[in-house]
Amino acid sequence: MSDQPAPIVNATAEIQRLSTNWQTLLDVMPEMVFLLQEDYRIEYMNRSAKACFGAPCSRPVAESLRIIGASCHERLLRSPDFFVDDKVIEAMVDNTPVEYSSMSFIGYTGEKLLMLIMRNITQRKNFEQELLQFNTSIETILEQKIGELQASEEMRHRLSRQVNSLKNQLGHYHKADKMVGRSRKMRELREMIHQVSESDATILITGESGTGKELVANLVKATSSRDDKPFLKINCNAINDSLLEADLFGYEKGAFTGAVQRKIGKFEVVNGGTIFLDEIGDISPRMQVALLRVLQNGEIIRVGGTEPVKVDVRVIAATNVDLAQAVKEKKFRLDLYYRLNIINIAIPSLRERKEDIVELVSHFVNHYREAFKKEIDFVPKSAINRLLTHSWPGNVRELENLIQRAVLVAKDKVITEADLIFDDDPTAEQAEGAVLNIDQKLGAQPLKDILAEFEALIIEQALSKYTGNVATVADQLQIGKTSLYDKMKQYGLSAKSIKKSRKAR
Ligand SMILES: Nc1ncnc2c1ncn2[C@@H]1O[C@H](COP(=O)(O)OP(=O)(O)OP(=O)(O)O)[C@@H](O)[C@H]1O
Repeated sequence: MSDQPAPIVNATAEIQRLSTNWQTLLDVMPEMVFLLQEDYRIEYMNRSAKACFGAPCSRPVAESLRIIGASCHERLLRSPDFFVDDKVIEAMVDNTPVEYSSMSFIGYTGEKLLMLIMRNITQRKNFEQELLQFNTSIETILEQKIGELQASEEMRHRLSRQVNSLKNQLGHYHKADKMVGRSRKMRELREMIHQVSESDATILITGESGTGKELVANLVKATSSRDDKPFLKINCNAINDSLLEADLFGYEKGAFTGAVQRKIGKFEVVNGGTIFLDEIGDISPRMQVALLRVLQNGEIIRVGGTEPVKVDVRVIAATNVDLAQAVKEKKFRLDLYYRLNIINIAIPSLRERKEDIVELVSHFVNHYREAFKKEIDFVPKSAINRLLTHSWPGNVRELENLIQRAVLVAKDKVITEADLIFDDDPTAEQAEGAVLNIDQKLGAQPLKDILAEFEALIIEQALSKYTGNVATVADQLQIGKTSLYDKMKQYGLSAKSIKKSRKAR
């Protein structure tokens, strides 16, 4: 055995073998490989490079590679040793986007070459471009959608402003709102009602007689959280004092003659709901004390009893009396006045809101032409002007009565000035008599309508004669109370209104 290394039998064959292996290796690589000479001319391209750029390369490709080579050379010069640039750089070779890295390479003859390992990134670039376009179009779509949303938001704001301004113009309307009138004062009144109705606070409604205090009380209750709870209306003026006390607070057995058993009063009946005390200015000092107890402590004592009973009742009171003045005159307790007057809704008189007259007239004409089956369809300007100049001391009630009479006495489809008989007019009493003029009615109206007019007149006069006492009127006319109420409803007659308008004359 020899210690000598094995002689290289065939050096040329070995170089050939290595070279072939090396070239094969380069040719199977998916990357493009270029060897550039010192003047950047292409010395070698592997199979991938040829497939991409062709061999020999076109002039523009060769030029691009020369530029790339020159830029790598800069870095090669800076590093005299073997140089591998692991940076991946993007460039364009002719029109093909590529990325490449570079390294120095020693050729067969010891010359310094530059190797470029390059990848065609056309597909990636296209994909990036598509992605960019997609993003841009998504952005455009989003911007468009955001624009549309902003526009619809602005539109919503504009509409809501319009709705608010219309609401302000019309006032707050509620289905339970039976008040006619859209004057500024009525709009403010409605706004006030809506503001205060939600709370449980006691409310004092003030206003001249006939201004619609009961309608306001109804609306307060309808717009409150107690709308679905019991609601009772008591006219404090209509019942005598001891009856009122027993009616409101109930009584114990033996409290007075006839009190054979305990009876609970309206405050207990209505527990959880609302009570409307109309004409509160007229209650006696004794009732004032009892009422103060309810408002202060939320409790009542039954007549003849000693035990207080808790009640949860919202009180709405109304008066056309100047309570502050009544307090000064010592007719009304100051402490009760304060308790009642926590929230005051003051209804303006009709002469303060004459803008409402036309609408009220049309409302009442419609109502009474239905009730009296008359075909009134016109109120001339002269008649309206006459109504506008009146001072309406009896407010809407007076206007309603006047229109009721006018509809009743009108001979034609038109209400003339002659048909307008004011309460303070001495002919008012005779006005109804005009309806009896049968000659004018013959041929103009069917019998049943003439009879209805007479019937309405008779009932109205009877109610007036017996100051609105329905039981007495029913008795006198020898009809049942229910039937009388039905007819009063049919003809739009209210015992309260008649009583008041008679008082006012
Ligand atoms: N704004 C209105 N719209 C329609 N009708 C009204 C209006 N105001 C009042 N009325 C009518 O006028 C009449 C009197 O109304 P109401 O009884 O509510 O007045 P009031 O202020 O309570 O009077 P009083 O103080 O004399 O009791 C009723 O028939 C009522 O329907």
